[in-house]
Amino acid sequence: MADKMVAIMKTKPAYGAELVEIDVPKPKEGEVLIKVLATSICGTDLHIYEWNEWAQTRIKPPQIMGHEVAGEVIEVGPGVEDIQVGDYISAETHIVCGKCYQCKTGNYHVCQNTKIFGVDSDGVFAEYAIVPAQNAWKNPKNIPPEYATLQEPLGNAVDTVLAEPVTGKTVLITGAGPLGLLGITVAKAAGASLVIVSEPSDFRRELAKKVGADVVINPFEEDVVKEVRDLTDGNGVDVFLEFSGAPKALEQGLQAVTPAGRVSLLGLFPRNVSLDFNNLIIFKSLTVYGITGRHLWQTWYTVSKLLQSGKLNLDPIITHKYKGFDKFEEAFELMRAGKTGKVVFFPHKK
Ligand SMILES: NC(=O)C1=CN([C@@H]2O[C@H](COP(=O)(O)OP(=O)(O)OC[C@H]3O[C@@H](n4cnc5c(N)ncnc54)[C@H](O)[C@@H]3O)[C@@H](O)[C@H]2O)C=CC1
Ligand SMILES: CC(=O)[C@H](N)C(=O)O
Ligand SMILES: [Zn+2]
Ligand SMILES: [Zn+2]
Repeated sequence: MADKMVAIMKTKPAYGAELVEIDVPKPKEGEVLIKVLATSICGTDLHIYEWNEWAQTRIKPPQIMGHEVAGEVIEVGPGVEDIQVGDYISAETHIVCGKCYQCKTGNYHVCQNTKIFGVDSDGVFAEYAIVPAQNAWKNPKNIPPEYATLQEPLGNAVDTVLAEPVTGKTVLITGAGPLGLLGITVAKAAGASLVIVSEPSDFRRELAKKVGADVVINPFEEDVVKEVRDLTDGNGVDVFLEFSGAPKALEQGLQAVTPAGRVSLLGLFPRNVSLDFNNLIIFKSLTVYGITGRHLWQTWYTVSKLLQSGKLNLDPIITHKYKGFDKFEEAFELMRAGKTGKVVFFPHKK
């Protein structure tokens, strides 16, 4: 094995990142070293790249970026028992304490002491990477790395879509960014009867159709609420899934969902949102779920089984694949411009 590796590193507290050559790390107590087979860009990586306000308060350069991954274990550190060399793994991003009230009551996804892998520690945009063994998820060997790396965001989408069953239900998805696109394929695989997608970008509405959306709407040119009512016998959709983080989309979705319907909110809003709670939620008797991260480990089982079922349509979502990291700046700029679905790197060129 090589002793040097290439990594995308946030070297300075400023816009961008650098490709660096550094030593391959050694796994410490409770850690494993993987050969990274595939890694994908998350919106959070983009925020770190852009050095937005959140990143400025949270990230401590120099740090290797990235947290979505599929890789092969090549070394295990002391004290690691259930992961072996040769295992093919992905990683849960939330490093939980196992001791707080939420962990003790099975709600690891909202652990009070959560640290985020690749945000609060070195990540996986590298040829080799350290993963905390407690966060490793063993993959069946028949899932290709480019799909296995998507399991973490797929987990966000699964928790959003499947907070309650969608079989036979009409669904509105607002926002067809990478996560909304994953939401579309999960909703279709789970048997939603009609998936309507509201998304202003022409490129992403096209992607949404390729992934399986039944109807796409441009919210900047069409009346979302009227379109949804027309498509649902005037009733509104059974389920509203918010994947955009746009306050206007939230309001339109709450108007478009039928009374006693279900709402899942994943998108993060840039500012406080003001709403007519009485008429949009309370008198409509809506059930509203806030979604964060993934349930440990129930969501991973669901995601893995969905992948193995072959029912997810992921190929149109993976719009960009790069061998090596040489063109990482192009990848980030395309993503910033909204001209991608998921971007996947295969760090080893051979
Ligand atoms: N709750 C959680 O645990 C997590 C939340 N997120 C959040 O989920 C959201 C989706 O993530 P990505 O897909 O990566 O983000 P993205 O920013 O790539 O996608 C958002 C999409 O919403 C579209 N949009 C903008 N205004 C709209 C409107 N008025 N109506 C409908 N669509 C509109 C945009 O054109 C874009 O395609 C983001 O807000 C992100 O911060 C991401 C990861 C985890
Ligand atoms: C912080 C992240 O980017 C992550 N995808 C999450 O689900 O929390
Ligand atoms: Zn992420
Ligand atoms: Zn905890």
